[in-house]
Amino acid sequence: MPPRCPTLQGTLAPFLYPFLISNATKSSVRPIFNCIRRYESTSVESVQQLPEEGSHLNPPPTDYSRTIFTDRATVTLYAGAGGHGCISFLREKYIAAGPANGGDGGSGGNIYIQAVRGETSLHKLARRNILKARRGKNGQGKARGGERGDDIVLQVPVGTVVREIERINPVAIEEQRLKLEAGKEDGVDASGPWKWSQDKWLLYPATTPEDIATAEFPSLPRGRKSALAMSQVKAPISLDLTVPMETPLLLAAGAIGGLGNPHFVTKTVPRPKFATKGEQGVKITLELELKLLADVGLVGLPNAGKSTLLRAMSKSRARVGNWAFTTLQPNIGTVVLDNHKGRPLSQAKYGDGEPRTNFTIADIPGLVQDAHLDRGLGISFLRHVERARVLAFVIDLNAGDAVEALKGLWKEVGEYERMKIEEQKEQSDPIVHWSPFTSVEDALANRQETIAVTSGPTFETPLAPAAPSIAGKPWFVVATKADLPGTKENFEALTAYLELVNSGGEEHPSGQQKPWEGKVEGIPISAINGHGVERITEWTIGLLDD
Ligand SMILES: Nc1nc2c(ncn2[C@@H]2O[C@H](COP(=O)(O)OP(=O)(O)OP(=O)(O)O)[C@@H](O)[C@H]2O)c(=O)[nH]1
Ligand SMILES: [Mg+2]
Repeated sequence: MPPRCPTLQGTLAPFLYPFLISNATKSSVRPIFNCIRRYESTSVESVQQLPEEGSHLNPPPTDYSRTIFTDRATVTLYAGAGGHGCISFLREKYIAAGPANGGDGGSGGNIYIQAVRGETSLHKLARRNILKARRGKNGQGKARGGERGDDIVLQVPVGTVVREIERINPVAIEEQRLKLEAGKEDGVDASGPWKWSQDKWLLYPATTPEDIATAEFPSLPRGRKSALAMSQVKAPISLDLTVPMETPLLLAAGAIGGLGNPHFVTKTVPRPKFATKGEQGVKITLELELKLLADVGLVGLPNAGKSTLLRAMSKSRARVGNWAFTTLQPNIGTVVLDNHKGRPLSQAKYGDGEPRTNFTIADIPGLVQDAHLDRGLGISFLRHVERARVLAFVIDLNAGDAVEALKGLWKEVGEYERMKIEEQKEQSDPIVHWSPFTSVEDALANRQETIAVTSGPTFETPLAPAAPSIAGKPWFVVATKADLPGTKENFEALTAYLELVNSGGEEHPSGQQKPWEGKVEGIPISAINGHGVERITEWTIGLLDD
């Protein structure tokens, strides 16, 4: 079997590029700097050992725990049905036939949704598929109302987009039916008499069929909605949950419970022997899509070493293998910011002002040339990049020209964005600029009346405040496999190119007009040895802080 990693003939020399020492003025460079000093004290002949196969950073292909990750789910939700009303009469000593005292049924459980920080995948929801809130309990004698049904809270990861596919609301359907049957706008036909309907009325156990046939029922109370229904999300549901939510949001209120028999007491019927059944709950089918909101997105060609980097930075057990497309599903790793002294390493804060204790990295499957045309694993994973706050371009220094690789990656990302903007343009309404003649002179001047149709952002001016373009995101380059011999020149060429991009001597690799204007850094690392990765952490925090 060929070795999984080429054996190292040289030393750490290519990784420890001398010019880093001169650049190492900032304290943040310390980890590599220490490493350099350690190296300088060893002999040039000393052979640097790669971690043995089986370690955390160089694991055998079988050593991985598959992250159960699902970024799409379709769920059917049933709001709880209402409990039935109760038919009951007061019974006391000396009161032979007491008044009606049946309680109302409890209302059904509600369905809420809440975006929380702890969740990273939709697999739990995708697996359950159908979720039902509990039914309200039936009312009881002595005018005791039924208990409310238990609610359901869908906890979804931050970054979930929710769309409604179907909704069946039995109360609305019933209202519609009544309207049609009555042939009247308000659905109430005063002419009566009303007959028994099995779906609506509960009868006293001793009622005989003859009683039913001859009895007259009061007109049915019109479909009642719970008061909570006023505060539920308007139909059709369309939500983009981009921030963690403190309180859950009501998607569907449970149906209201039936009425107990005291509601039907009249002069003529003092002891009604009927109560109503609870309403049926709403059924909603939702499509959930997770657009990962990782802080850092790793973008790289297949086999560049993204998963190894994720392992080096976090406790992730993403699959690593010396072949393309080892990673088939995005992996999320969490980098805990702690200097092991119980104090956070950075003063960084989340958007809501809470101190930042960690950041997340998304390792997505490798991009190949023409990925935007759905080659390789296609564009489905690029949407995760679109939402990451910072992009880290992972370039394999041992796989040909690093500058070309970087440009190639930007091209794919740029093409993806171009396609997305085109799509948005088609969906958004066009804006028409019409400049009619305003005066006779204007018309005589032989000017043309113009109608210009423009729509939304364009690729050249994509910066809509709500959705910054991919090129507008902070980014940096991680030059990995720097431990391999002969990678030094490649890294030098890459830094020279980045210098030019920073100084404006070279066009931004995205080709866009308004790219991110910060300083683009190239960080050499050897992920397999865990060298230089602290620098990535520090650099990332700096970018996230901005
Ligand atoms: N010498 C050396 N080898 C590395 C380094 N980082 C990763 N590798 C090796 O490169 C190979 C590919 O690593 P992966 O982490 O699976 O690469 P990937 O980018 O996740 O690949 P895909 O998931 O297929 O896109 C593995 O054999 C790693 O052991 C490094 O810093 N130095
Ligand atoms: Mg991988």
